Amino acid sequence: MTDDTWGQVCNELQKAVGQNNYTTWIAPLELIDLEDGIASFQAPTKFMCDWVSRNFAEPILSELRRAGVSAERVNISVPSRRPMNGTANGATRPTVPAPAPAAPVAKPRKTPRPDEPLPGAPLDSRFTFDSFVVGKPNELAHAAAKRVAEGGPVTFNPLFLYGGVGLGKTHLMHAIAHDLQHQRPDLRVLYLSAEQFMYRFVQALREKQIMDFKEMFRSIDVLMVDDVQFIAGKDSTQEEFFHTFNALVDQGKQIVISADRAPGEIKDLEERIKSRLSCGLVVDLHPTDYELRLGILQTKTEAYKSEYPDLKIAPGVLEFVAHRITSNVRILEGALTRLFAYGSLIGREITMDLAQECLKDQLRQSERKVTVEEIQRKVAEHYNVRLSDLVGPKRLRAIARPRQVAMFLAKSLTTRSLPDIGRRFGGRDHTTIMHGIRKIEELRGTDSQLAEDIELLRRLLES
Ligand SMILES: Nc1ncnc2c1ncn2[C@@H]1O[C@H](COP(=O)(O)OP(=O)(O)OP(=O)(O)O)[C@@H](O)[C@H]1O
Repeated sequence: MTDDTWGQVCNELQKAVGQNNYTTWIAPLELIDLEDGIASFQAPTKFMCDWVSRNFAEPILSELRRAGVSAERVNISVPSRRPMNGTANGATRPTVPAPAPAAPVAKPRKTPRPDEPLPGAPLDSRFTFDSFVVGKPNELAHAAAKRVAEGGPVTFNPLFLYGGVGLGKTHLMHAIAHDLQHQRPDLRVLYLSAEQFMYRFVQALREKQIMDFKEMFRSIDVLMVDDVQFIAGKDSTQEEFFHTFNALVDQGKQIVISADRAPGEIKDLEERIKSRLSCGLVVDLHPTDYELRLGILQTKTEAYKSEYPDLKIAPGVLEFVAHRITSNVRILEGALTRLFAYGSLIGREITMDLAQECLKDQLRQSERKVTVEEIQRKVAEHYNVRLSDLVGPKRLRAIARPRQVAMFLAKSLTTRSLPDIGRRFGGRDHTTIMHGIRKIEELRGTDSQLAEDIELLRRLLES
C-alpha cells in the first residue's frame, strides 16, 4: 500500500469516525506493514492499543477495503522499545498523516508514575466528615459518600451527588478525598472541578500532550469531578470526559460526580453521558430543614467558642437565625461569621436585638418573595379550579370564592398595590379587589374550613 492510499484512507476515516476521534485515536497510529491480508499498526500505549482495537478496528478495515486494499484483519500492537524516529526495527515507515496543520513540537511523553502528584484541585482542610452535620435532607448523600470513602470494592459507579447551591456537595467530595488519603494512601485519588478538567484538556491539546493527559486520567483509582454541569454544551470536553469515564468504569475504578441538578435535567449534555451518569447511585441533597440548619449553627458556634471562649451568645439567637435564613448553608455560615465578628468587635453578648440589627440585610434578602402568579397557581390547585377561570370573568361561587382567597393572599403576602393586583386578576378594578379581601376577612372569623385553607396555603407559599 502506498502512502497516498493510506492518506486517502485517513481522509475517509476522519469523515467516518469524526475529527475528534480521528485526532485522538487514529492519527497517533503508525502503519507498520500489510502482509498476508493483515494491516499492522503500532499504538503509543497499551491503553490506546486496546481501545483502538475494540472501537476502531472495524472502521479502519472497511475504509482500507473501500480504497481497494485487500485486508482481512487489523492488528494493533505496542512497540516493545520505541526509538525516537522510525519503528521498532529501525526501518522508516509511513506514519499516519496528521490532519491538523503543523503545531509546536510535542514535549517527550512520560508515563505517570504511581508516586507522581496528581494535578487536582487543593482540598479544603475544613471539609471533613467530622465537620459535616447530618440531617434528614442529606443523610443518604452522607452515607453514600462515607461508603466510597472506605475505599473498599466499588459498589455503585458513579456516585452522583446533586443539589442546589451551597448544600454541601463539595464538602462531601473533599471529605471522601481526605479519608481516602488517610486510609488508603496507596490509591491515586483525584478531585477537580469540571472546569479544571476542561482547562487541562484544552491545555493538553494545545501542547500536543493529549496522550499524557489520557494516560494520567486513566491511571487514577478514584476520580471526583465537581460541578459537571459545566461541560454541558462543550462538545470536545464532553467527548473526552465520556472516554475517560468509560475507561475508568471499565477498569473498575470509582468515580464521584457532582452537579447542580440530576443527570437527566442537565441541558446540552449528551444523552449517552446522561445515561452513563445515571447508571450508578444518584443521590440528591435536599434543601436544608430547620433542624439541620440549627445543627450546623450549633456545631459551628461550638467550634468558634473553643477558639474564642469569651464569645457569648444569648439563648434563642441561633434558633432565630435558623428560622429566618433558609436559603443555603453558605449564606447561613456567612451570617454566623458576621454575628461573631460583630460580637467580638463590640465586645458584648450577641443578643436577639443585636442579631436583628447585624443581619438586617441578610434577613431582608432571604425573605421569600411570593408572587401573585404563584398565589393564583397554588389557590387554583388547592380548590381544583382552572387558572384561567380564577383570573377570568366567571361569577360562579365555586370560582368566585377561591378567587377572593387568592386576592386576600396576594394582598397579605406581597407588597403589590390594589390596582396592581386588580390588573393581575384579569384587569379588575381595585374596588373589586378590596371587596374580595374584606369578604374573606369577614368569613375567616366564622368559617373554620376557610380559615384552615388560608393557613395551609400561606404555609405552602412561604415554605
Ligand atoms: N451539612 C453540612 N454541615 C456542615 N457544613 C456544611 C454542610 N453543608 C454545607 N456546609 C458548608 O456550606 C458551605 C457550602 O458547601 P459546599 O461548597 O460543599 O456546597 P456545594 O453544594 O458544593 O455548592 P456549589 O453548588 O455552590 O458548589 C461550605 O462551607 C460547607 O462546609
